[in-house]
Amino acid sequence: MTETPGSMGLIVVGAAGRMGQSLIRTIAEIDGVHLAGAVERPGSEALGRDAGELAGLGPDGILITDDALPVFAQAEGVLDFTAPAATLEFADLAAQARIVHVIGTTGMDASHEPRLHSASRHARIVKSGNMSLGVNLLSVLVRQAARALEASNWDIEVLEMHHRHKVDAPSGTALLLGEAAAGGRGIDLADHSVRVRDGHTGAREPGTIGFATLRGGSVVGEHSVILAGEGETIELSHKATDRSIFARGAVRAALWARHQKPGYYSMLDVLGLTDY
Ligand SMILES: NC(=O)C1=CN([C@@H]2O[C@H](COP(=O)(O)OP(=O)(O)OC[C@H]3O[C@@H](n4cnc5c(N)ncnc54)[C@H](OP(=O)(O)O)[C@@H]3O)[C@@H](O)[C@H]2O)C=CC1
Ligand SMILES: O=C(O)C1=N[C@H](C(=O)O)C[C@H](O)C1
Repeated sequence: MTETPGSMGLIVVGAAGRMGQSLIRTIAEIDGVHLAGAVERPGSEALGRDAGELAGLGPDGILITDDALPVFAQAEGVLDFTAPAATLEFADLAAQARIVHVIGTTGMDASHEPRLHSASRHARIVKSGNMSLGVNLLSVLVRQAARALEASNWDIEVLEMHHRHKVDAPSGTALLLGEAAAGGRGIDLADHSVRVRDGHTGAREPGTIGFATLRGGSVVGEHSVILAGEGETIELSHKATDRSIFARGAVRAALWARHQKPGYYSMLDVLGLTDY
């Protein structure tokens, strides 16, 4: 969409990446937003190229730069699907510019949280391991199922598969679903998760939440939460077949956060799913 009065100017960081290009295409399709900047890491071959052209659209006059600060100063929001170290730096810049920071980057851990919380005193951060409507609704269902089924009789396992290029495991979505299951049971995921099994592991410890990771081909993202009882199993699953579901969610989050106070929000806040 071209810039119209009141339209929200969005920056895409990691503009040459798989999600970066999907975001640029999605911004062009949605009313009320326009691409205000495109950022890549220093040394990237994409620097100086036209962002629209790189994403398979016509030229849009937005040249990809590694100089983020002046771009942040002239936009209302940044969509960030990059890497943990980069996201921490972008959080500082978004706080300085007092804009919306939508964080889709996964592979972040508890040690990164204080810096994000501190940035959220000035920025409006929306962070989620999965920006799709489907996965966030699934997380609500997982929480309810985990609450309803006793831990002593029902084991919970989270299975995920992604494309061969993915660098972090378990996926951000798998961890989000694990958190939902742990929340339903009223336990802390960090104290109950089993993220790897290899060799003579011994029998399954009751009450744990297991994770299994598959990687291969071009799979966009598939997740199942398996609740296994005596003589029956329940599977709650989601399959992503197109990255635009994440990009549309990210734009929706930015438009929502535009009207919020500085703070640290999740996609459940954006989608109105916190009360289920
Ligand atoms: N929350 C969600 O809904 C979703 C989250 N993701 C997550 O988003 C992230 C990106 O995924 P994907 O697009 O597949 O990965 P890609 O590797 O294709 O894209 C990441 C891009 O970020 C760039 N980048 C790295 N560091 C910087 C920096 N300092 N400044 C600017 N750009 C930088 C990379 O450049 P270079 O390659 O040159 O290093 C690359 O172009 C992952 O963490 C993934 O798990 C993905 C889909 C959905
Ligand atoms: O790296 C990806 O591709 C994806 N990452 C996110 C994750 O880690 O869960 C979301 C989606 O599954 C695709």
